Amino acid sequence: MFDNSLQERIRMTDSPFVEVEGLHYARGETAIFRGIDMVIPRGQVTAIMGPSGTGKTTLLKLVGGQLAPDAGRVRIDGEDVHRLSRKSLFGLRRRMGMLFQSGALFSDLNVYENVAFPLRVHTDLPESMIRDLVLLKLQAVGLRGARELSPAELSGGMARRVALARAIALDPELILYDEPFVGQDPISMGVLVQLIRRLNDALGLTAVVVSHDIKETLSIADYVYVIADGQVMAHGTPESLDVDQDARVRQFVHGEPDGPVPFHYPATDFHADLMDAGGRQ
Ligand SMILES: Nc1ncnc2c1ncn2[C@@H]1O[C@H](COP(=O)(O)OP(=O)(O)OP(=O)(O)O)[C@@H](O)[C@H]1O
Repeated sequence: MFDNSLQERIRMTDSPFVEVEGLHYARGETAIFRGIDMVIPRGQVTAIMGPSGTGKTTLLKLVGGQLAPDAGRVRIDGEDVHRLSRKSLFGLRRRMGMLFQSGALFSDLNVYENVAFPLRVHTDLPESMIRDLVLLKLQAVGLRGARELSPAELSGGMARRVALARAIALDPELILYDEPFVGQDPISMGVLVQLIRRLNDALGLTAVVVSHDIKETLSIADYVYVIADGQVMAHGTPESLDVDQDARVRQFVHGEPDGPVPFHYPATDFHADLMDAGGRQ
């Protein structure tokens, strides 16, 4: 069941677009989530933050239906994602844009064709309209002039912007951004931050942003969830998290190196490990 503050949030939000309830998920013996509850309101930007390796990308994949939970539910616009038929899931995905860290571009298609791809797969639009839509999206990410380039000719940051143009090609209702700012120089970073906010304000898009770029993310988020140790550690508006006195929240939101959140992935004693050569890794 949702905790009290989440109940409050549901009341505040007329119609949540995504609801995550009692989500449990393990990879082998490792529990990634031990009961996650979240409400993503329609038309808002919700940020998901937390230490590296805590499961943020995994959570987006559970929301997008690429992974199935061990227990709990994800509902999008009222539909239980993991109980849908393949056909219905495909239909739901058409309404979602996803920008994943590993979301590589198709290497044998140029920039233009990469962005046109979802339009060709999911619609019967005439070529002239496809062209207009592709150029519009490329213009939005500042890469209209790069449309003839192949992915191999792009920098990492440019490739992410093309991937973003592709993710918004179908004007999705929900967009999941996994580290959208990685590899961006300060100018394109600023443009992307504004673009994410503008897509949301102008088109009423519901956005979920996973990012380690705390300042940029907090500047556009309406609401923030901080996850750690398989659970929601804190949630609130950027302003409320900024003044949160919890040591773990402070460490994370203010980027402090020392604090209760460990930097290291769990490991045996370092000294013992160094002494124990024995031909092992
Ligand atoms: N395909 C996989 N097989 C097995 N374990 C995986 C796989 N993908 C991720 N994991 C594990 O699941 C955990 C969560 O990974 P995930 O990528 O969701 O974290 P994250 O919070 O997005 O990390 P980061 O902030 O560093 O991108 C990690 O411990 C990782 O080692």
